[in-house]
Amino acid sequence: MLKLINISKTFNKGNINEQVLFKDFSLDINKGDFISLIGSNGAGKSTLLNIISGKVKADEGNIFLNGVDITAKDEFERCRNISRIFQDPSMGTNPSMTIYENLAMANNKGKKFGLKFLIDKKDEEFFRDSLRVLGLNLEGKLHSPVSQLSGGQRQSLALIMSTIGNPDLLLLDEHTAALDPKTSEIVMDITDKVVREKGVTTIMVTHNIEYAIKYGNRLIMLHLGKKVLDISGDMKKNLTKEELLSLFKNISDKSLFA
Ligand SMILES: Nc1ncnc2c1ncn2[C@@H]1O[C@H](COP(=O)(O)OP(=O)(O)OP(=O)(O)O)[C@@H](O)[C@H]1O
Repeated sequence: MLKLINISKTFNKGNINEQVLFKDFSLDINKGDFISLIGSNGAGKSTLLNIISGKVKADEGNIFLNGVDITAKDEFERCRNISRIFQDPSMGTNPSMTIYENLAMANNKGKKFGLKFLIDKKDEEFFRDSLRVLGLNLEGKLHSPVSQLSGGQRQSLALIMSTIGNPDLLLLDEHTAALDPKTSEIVMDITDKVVREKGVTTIMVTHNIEYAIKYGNRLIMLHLGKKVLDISGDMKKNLTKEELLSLFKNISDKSLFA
C-alpha cells in the first residue's frame, strides 16, 4: 500500500555540512502492517516519516500510496490520507478547545467547510463511542477543555483524532517518549487496541526496544539511512530482547536504548 522507490536525500547539499542520508532507499509496506521502526540517533527514522508525510521532500525517487504517485504532493495534500502523532502531547491536540471541538476539527480535516463547532447530537454520539475504546472515561468529559487532561490522556485523544477519518497510514513518532513509564505502557496498549480496531497501516518510531518487540507484526531497523533489519511473522514473534540488543550492538551503541 506504501511504496518508496529509490529515495535519495542529502542535507546541506554543496556545503561543508553536506550529509547524504538516504541513497536509493526502497521500502514496501503492506496494507495492515504495524511496523516498529528502530535505530540509533541520527539513523534517519524521523526523516523517513518526514519524507512519507511530505514535510521533507526527497531529492530523488518516488512514493506511491495505494498505487497513486504522491511524490509531488505537499504535506497538506497528503494529510487526509496520512495522520501523524509526535512525541509532544501539546502538538496533537488544542488545549484551548474542548474534547468535542478537537474531535470535530479532526473529523472535518481536509473537508471543504472547515470547523463546525455547533453541537451535533449525532457527532456527539459518534465521538463518545470512539472515545469509549480508550477506557479512560473521556466520553464523560466531552465538553471539558483539553487543557485539563494529562499528557497520557492527550496522546490517547490524539490517537482517536488521528484515526477518526480512517486514514490510510498512521505515523507515530516516538509518541510515548515524553510520558512516564506507567502512562507510556497504558498509551501503548491503547495504541495497539486502536490500530487493531481500525486496521490502520502504522509505522511507529520508538527507542523502546521492548515495545518494538511486543507491538506490531514487523520490525525494521535503520542505521545511517540504510535498512539493516526487516523481520516479520514468526521471526518477529520469537525475537528476544537479548537477540535484538546483540544485533543492535553489532552496528551501533547499545547504550542509546532505554
Ligand atoms: N532539516 C535538516 N537539516 C539538516 N540535517 C538534518 C535535517 N533533518 C535531519 N537531519 C540530519 O539527518 C540525520 C538523521 O536525522 P533524523 O532526525 O531523521 O534521525 P533519527 O533516526 O530520527 O534520530 P533520533 O533518534 O535522534 O530522533 C541526522 O544526522 C540529522 O542531523
